[in-house]
Amino acid sequence: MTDYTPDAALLAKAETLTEALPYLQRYAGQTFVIKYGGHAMGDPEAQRDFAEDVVLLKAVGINPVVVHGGGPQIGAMLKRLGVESTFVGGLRVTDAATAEVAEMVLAGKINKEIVGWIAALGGRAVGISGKDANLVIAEKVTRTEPDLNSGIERHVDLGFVGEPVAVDPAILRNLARDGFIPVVAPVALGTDGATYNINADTMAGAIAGALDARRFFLLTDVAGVLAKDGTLITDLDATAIAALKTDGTISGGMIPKVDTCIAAVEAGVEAAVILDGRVPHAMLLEIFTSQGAGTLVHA
Ligand SMILES: Nc1ncnc2c1ncn2[C@@H]1O[C@H](COP(=O)(O)OP(=O)(O)O)[C@@H](O)[C@H]1O
Ligand SMILES: CC(=O)N[C@@H](CCC(=O)OP(=O)(O)O)C(=O)O
Repeated sequence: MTDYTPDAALLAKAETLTEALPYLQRYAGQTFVIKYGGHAMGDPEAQRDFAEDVVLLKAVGINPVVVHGGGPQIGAMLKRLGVESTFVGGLRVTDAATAEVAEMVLAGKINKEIVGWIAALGGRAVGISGKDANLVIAEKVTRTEPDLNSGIERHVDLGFVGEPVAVDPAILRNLARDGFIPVVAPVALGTDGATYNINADTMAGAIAGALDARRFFLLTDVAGVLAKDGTLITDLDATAIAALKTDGTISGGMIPKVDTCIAAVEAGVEAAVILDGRVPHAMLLEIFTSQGAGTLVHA
């Protein structure tokens, strides 16, 4: 006989674990694509929390694939180097010098930092970019904008800004199968052999679609998609998103996010969720509790 009686706090911990049980059963063996935005990468504590969530997902049998951004970090490096940078429709105009800096910062600095945080917590991450094993093939993005004076749509040359036109996810499946956590930088080769800078949301959505991911998370610096009065919109589909874009509720950096969510769910991803990556363990709470967080985009 034992006279051991766990106290209430300890019992609450057991309850937390048992509450997670149905989710653990549901998601074992499934692929989750996580887009980690440059704005969501906060202080070392926040970075540790993020890496802890990713390592935990892997430990319970989920296959996380991390696709990261780094817009603010590219901006800071360009500033240090005295290179001007401008955006058109949320995309960085990328000349040859900017493409070189973007690849250095994304595939060099940030990619290896994330690999390091995961390694520090006992995970085995492999950092690659879209170039590796032909993961992503890009094509130059074309954009038009209304002329400020005449209002006539004119072509804008964004330089080496690409969008994925083909994704071969074999390398990601192989890495996941062998126990590794892939960490992907949004840079890829074009069909012309040039290096292209790709918006990280767009890159992540294309990868989530190609992997038929069960879940696609976009971690950013807002609670999700907000209405004009600042309240969180918890549920969206393509029709609702089109209306919010037309009336200007969704603008700037939120546009590529919702567009890529729609593309991903149309490609077979079950659900995409935009949530605040600065909230400690936001992703874990979303996955393993009945409490939804952020904005869920579904087909
Ligand atoms: N309706 C909206 N709801 C929430 N954020 C919006 C909305 N419209 C525009 N935004 C802007 O989009 C930003 C998120 O995009 P971005 O800065 O590109 O993030 P990240 O670096 O994480 O990719 C928000 O911080 C906000 O300024
Ligand atoms: C073409 C383009 O705009 N590329 C982005 C790539 C990084 C990115 O998207 O990072 P976030 O997710 O942190 O914004 C850029 O140069 O900033």
